[in-house]
Amino acid sequence: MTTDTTQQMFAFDDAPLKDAETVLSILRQWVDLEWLRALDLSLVTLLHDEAVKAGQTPDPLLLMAVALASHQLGRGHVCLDLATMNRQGYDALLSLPPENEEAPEQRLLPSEVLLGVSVDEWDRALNHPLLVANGADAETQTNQPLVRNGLRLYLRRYWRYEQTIADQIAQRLAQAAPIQTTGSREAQLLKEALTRLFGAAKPESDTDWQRVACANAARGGFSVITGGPGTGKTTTVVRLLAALQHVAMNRPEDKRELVIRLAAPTGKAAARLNESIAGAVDKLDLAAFGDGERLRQAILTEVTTLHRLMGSIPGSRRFRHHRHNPLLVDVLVVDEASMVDVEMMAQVLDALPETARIILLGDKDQLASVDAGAVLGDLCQRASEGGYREATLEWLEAITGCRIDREFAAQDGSALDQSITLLRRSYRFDEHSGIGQLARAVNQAGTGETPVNPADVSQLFEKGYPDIARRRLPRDSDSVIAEHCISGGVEAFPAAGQGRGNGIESPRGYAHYLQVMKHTAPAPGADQTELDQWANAVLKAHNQFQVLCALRRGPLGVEGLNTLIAGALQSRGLIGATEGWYAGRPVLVTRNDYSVGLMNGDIGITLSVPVTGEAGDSNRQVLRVAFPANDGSGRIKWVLPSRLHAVETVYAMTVHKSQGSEFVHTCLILPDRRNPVLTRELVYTGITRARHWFSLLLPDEGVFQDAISRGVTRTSGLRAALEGGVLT
Ligand SMILES: Nc1ncnc2c1ncn2[C@@H]1O[C@H](COP(=O)(O)OP(=O)(O)OP(=O)(O)O)[C@@H](O)[C@H]1O
Repeated sequence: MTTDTTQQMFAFDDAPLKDAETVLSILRQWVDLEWLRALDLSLVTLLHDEAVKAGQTPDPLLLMAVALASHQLGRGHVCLDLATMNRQGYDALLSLPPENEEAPEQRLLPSEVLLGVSVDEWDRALNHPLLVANGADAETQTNQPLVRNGLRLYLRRYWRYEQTIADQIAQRLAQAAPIQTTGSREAQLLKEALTRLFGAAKPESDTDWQRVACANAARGGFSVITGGPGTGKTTTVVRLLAALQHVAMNRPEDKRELVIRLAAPTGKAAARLNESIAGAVDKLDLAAFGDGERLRQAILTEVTTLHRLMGSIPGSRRFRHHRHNPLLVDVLVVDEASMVDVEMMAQVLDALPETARIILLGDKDQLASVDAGAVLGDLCQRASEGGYREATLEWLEAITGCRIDREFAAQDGSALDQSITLLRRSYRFDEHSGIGQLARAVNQAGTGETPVNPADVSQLFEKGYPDIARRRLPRDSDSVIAEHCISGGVEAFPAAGQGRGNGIESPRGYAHYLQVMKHTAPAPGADQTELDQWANAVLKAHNQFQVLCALRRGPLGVEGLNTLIAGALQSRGLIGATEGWYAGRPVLVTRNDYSVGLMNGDIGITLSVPVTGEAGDSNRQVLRVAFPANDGSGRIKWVLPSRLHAVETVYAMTVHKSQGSEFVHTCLILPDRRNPVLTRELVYTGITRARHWFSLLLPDEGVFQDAISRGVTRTSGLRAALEGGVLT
């Protein structure tokens, strides 16, 4: 938007909030500036017209609040928190003007429009019995489209989701299970299971948080196990399931095996968990249990996606399972819970039988869900401190035999705090791992009790860690980016990327999978098994490297990078085309498509496969897109390109889209300018997608340091709803 255009726009007089017409005209300008969505304005207009028709003209300030609540919802905030905005300033919290835009010269900023509006005025404006229900009465007054809770304004649907989550969690936390009494048979069985799984307790050693997490999650109907990459969430959950089955199968009454279900928000995450669960169950030493093999079978569970578990109904937001048709499960484990938005979380909790147990697994420091809410982050706000009451600590110590430092104690710890365990040690990334050090430092940059200076985080790249590399991009960076993405930038790593040893190959780029595709292609006449093996090899090779970026637009966003990388691959003869469908094109599914059985986030590779025509012409080739079946079987789902309606080329993908995935070498490319999208969580999520190698390409070091200095806070009332309820 140029200043010229802006100057032609309306400038309000000294009373921008004097009447509905003035507010609506300001909102229209914000839509023209693309500050608000047309949808936000439509909602305001609709509610205004309804209220006027009923003879209850709303306060113009209420119209403004509705527009802002809808705008914030579009940005992932469950509600609009007017008290905080009034205190901290409107523009920054609304992120207006967006991204890099300059503010127009006219007085159009929310801070200017809302100048001088007091908290009391907001409070009065929200009093509109036709449009706004009061939180406390909203259960019984169901006609209003909006709900207020103090100065938090919700669109009713989102208030309902949050309320459902809070109610369901509160109800589960309030259940008093026999296991909570240390002398009970259940508690003794749990203690016995932990000893068999973890060995004899060593109270003199450091706390074994995995053991504590197992006990804590077995203690009640709701629990969270959170931790960074490689802290043993999967390992712990497998042991937890074994312990729960052992207790269930040996209870005095009702010796029944538990029905266990495991689910993740995306197909990719489910596939990854499937693999790691199968590995962890295999590794599990159950010799100390008399019925070890039966126990192993009882915990071997296939991981599914949440959508599949819940029974999605095509064309509807609803699921087959809900309160009146609950899931048939005793224990539900939800992995990658940070990706689950309020809507899905509410529906899952609502569909859970009252007596069933739910365990959320995830990394609280990762980016929040793409859609509204930050449920895991909200729940885990006190996870680092612990916040355990003395009674909890005593129970945990009695059951696990571990000693827990009283620095994690808090007499005012809420019931929620008691149900959360943070795994504090990474077994994948030790002190010699640059990825581990970098992820930890980014997490602590400019925040917490002992903040790390962002400049010191940058310094980690100079310390010779073999697995991390940084490349500063020159002004004309195309050839540098292209070379890095094709070859993997081996020379940018200390010891030229040979440093990791342990059988792990050097960092790869995109040339690798394209070479595998070419050199291992089956001969004409190959059978289905050979084709599947080939596709698996190509997909595995493709998983060796992935470029991530922060933005969609611009030369260093998804669009620019996809064009750049495709062009470079073509000019080196690695792919034959850059447009349309061609062999080697990697694609990302952007919407669940049940007709072909693909989920948002699935990645496939286009392959040219030989077909034998009716005339026996065995040289004919057709393009098919190979997707992993993601069911642990190693099968390939071959899809005709023409059947794929929501896919995009994925040489580069946003960090947001990469959640739930992992790549051997992850390359994060940052843009050349600061941007509100660039946050600590985004950089952390990007780094932690890397399994063995991480490279950072950036034109400006300042952009990196600025990003890690800034955290995201999503507005929600979940914590308040939980702590204001029965949970103190
Ligand atoms: N207590 C432990 N002692 C030794 N090794 C462990 C322990 N716990 C986990 N590991 C190993 O650390 C690695 C990571 O464990 P795991 O996959 O359970 O972690 P995670 O938190 O689920 O990882 P992710 O980041 O993939 O979610 C595995 O190789 C596992 O075998």
